[in-house]
Amino acid sequence: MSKKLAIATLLYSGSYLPGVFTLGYQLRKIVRDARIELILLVSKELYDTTLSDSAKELLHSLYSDIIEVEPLNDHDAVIRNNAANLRLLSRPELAFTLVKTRLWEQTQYDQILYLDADTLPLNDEILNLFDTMHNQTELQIAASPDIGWPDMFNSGVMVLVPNIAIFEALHIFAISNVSIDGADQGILNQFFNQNCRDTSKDGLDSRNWVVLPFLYNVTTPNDGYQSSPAMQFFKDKVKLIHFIGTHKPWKKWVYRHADGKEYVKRWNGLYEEFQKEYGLVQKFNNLSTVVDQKQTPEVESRSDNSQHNYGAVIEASEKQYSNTTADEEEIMEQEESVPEYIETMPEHTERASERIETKQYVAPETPTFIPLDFKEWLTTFINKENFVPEQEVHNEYTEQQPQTAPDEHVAFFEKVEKIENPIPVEENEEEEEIEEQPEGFTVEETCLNDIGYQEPQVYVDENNVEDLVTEEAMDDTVIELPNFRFDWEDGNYLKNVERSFPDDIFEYEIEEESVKVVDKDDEPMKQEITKEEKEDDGENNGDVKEQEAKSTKQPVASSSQLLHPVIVQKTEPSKAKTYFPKRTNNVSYADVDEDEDDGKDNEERYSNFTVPLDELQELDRIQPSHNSKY
Ligand SMILES: O=c1ccn([C@@H]2O[C@H](COP(=O)(O)OP(=O)(O)O[C@H]3O[C@H](CO)[C@@H](O)[C@H](O)[C@H]3O)[C@@H](O)[C@H]2O)c(=O)[nH]1
Ligand SMILES: [Mn+2]
Repeated sequence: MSKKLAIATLLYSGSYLPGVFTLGYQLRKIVRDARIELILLVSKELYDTTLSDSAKELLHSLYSDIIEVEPLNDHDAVIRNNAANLRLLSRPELAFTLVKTRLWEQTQYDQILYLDADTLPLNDEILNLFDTMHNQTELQIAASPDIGWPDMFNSGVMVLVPNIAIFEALHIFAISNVSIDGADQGILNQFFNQNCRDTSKDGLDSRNWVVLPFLYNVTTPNDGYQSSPAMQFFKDKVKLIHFIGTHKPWKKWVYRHADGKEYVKRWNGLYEEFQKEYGLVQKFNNLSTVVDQKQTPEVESRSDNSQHNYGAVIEASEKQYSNTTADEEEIMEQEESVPEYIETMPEHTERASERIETKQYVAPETPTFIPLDFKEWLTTFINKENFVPEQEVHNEYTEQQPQTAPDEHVAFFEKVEKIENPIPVEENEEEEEIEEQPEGFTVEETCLNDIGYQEPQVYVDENNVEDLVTEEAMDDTVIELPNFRFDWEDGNYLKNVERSFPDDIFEYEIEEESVKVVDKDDEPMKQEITKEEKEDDGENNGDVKEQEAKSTKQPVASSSQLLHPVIVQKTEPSKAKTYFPKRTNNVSYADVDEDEDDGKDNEERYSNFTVPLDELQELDRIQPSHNSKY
């Protein structure tokens, strides 16, 4: 009798939906054996209360078995046990990955290949794993070594044999042990991997880790490894890419790691393709990149699945590509006319002494594709009553906060953190910032954007920030960092912003907000103060000319506009410049009160923001290119 096989993934927060969609979409293409079920473990809470009907519908069309799972019993205790290690890892959102252990409960399947939602199988060779592991027992787990600590396995790709006794043992083990990484990877290694066990105490039993080749779980980013000659050497053999860490490909950010960029682009191509095919994108020109057909693996669709004829859908969508309208062609032409940026920065190699300058590597464009706009997200995937906008400001170099859309799990974790670790986070912040900040650059604060993702880090050359508009900006050595926000949007601004649903979904309303604009000769880049800070600031502002304006009602740019502003920098760090693009022209300051007695009218007061806009219309057409100055 043939085995019941499944490929599974996991979802317990809305922010990983793009990963689950894209993975499901790709699996549909590469898994042609309809006997292999595609299953999704989804947290019951998320499924029942947060996901919209259309999100559920999409998930059902991608996955043949959707299994709602509850958190582990004693899950609060588990989180408390692991709070310290997760804090060390700076990934509080991972506290719930222990629910992965519920894979062992799924005994309706004989064998499961589990894939994290942030993985991208490149071709059907991942299915070899079922052959390689055909004699697997429930006491074994098959996985590739983790790049961070290769004596442990990475738990993002695993082959396992479900078994209730193992599940129960694992459950007890998870409750009574502190995980090495505070989450599932630690616990699973401690349970199965003999490198992590004190065998003098628990004796050698047959629980063991079967080591799979790294090629089945090539993690990125990996400083010093991914860009190495080894990556080039093994390139054709890589079966799966795993986007580990906080920077997932669906977040809009600038990828610093040369090899990873290619796969981030490939992931985005697939995600775009998925959205088009499933009717999530109505207008072609909503997209900021065009699917690169060459980059998309050529695989047949899962046409032998009797329930869903996706082959036809895919064909139809391919036809759609070839019948592009004049408008679409124009957009494509514009995109193609942008010169490809040739990477000239030193590549990372295993040894720093071997670093070489290379001009041969053509860095692919960093995708700036924005999945769906804020409204689409709310109305399409998340029931709006469950959406709580994240209001904290985070900094990659300071505190690491959950990357997920806020949910009650994270809130719970934070509560536990506060009880267990009363040390204020700020104490550690400064130290880390001084240590990690690249020399000569100031770090702008990063914000969570409208759909709850952390914005990319923005570096600004502190020596050359005053000259905001010059012709030099138009040469082709520009980087576009998406999502740069206006100066006045940083910091506590969002605390005073209220979003209203559903009609005014794009409107922000500001109550009693103060905006501080600093004389650009002194320090023009970023200043914004809250009312509280303003009070404290009394004696301290002699060297900075402040102009404060109180506004009562201030409609500003739409949320989709806020996602687009760019920062443009010259290749040489010393020539770094910042610009605001044309589309932000719509920002209106009309309602700002002029009751401040500083003798300046609004135009003068906000000249930093308004002057560059018209002059930089061209920048809207510049495609993102890559550069790395780190
Ligand atoms: O907010 C979240 C976070 C995670 N997940 C799911 O859990 C998986 C693991 O989280 P991920 O962000 O992928 O973790 P990694 O950055 O890959 O970190 C490593 O550490 C994790 C904790 O041990 C392991 O689960 C991973 O497999 C391992 O690669 C994701 O892929 C999702 O399937 C969610 O649904 N929502
Ligand atoms: Mn992962």
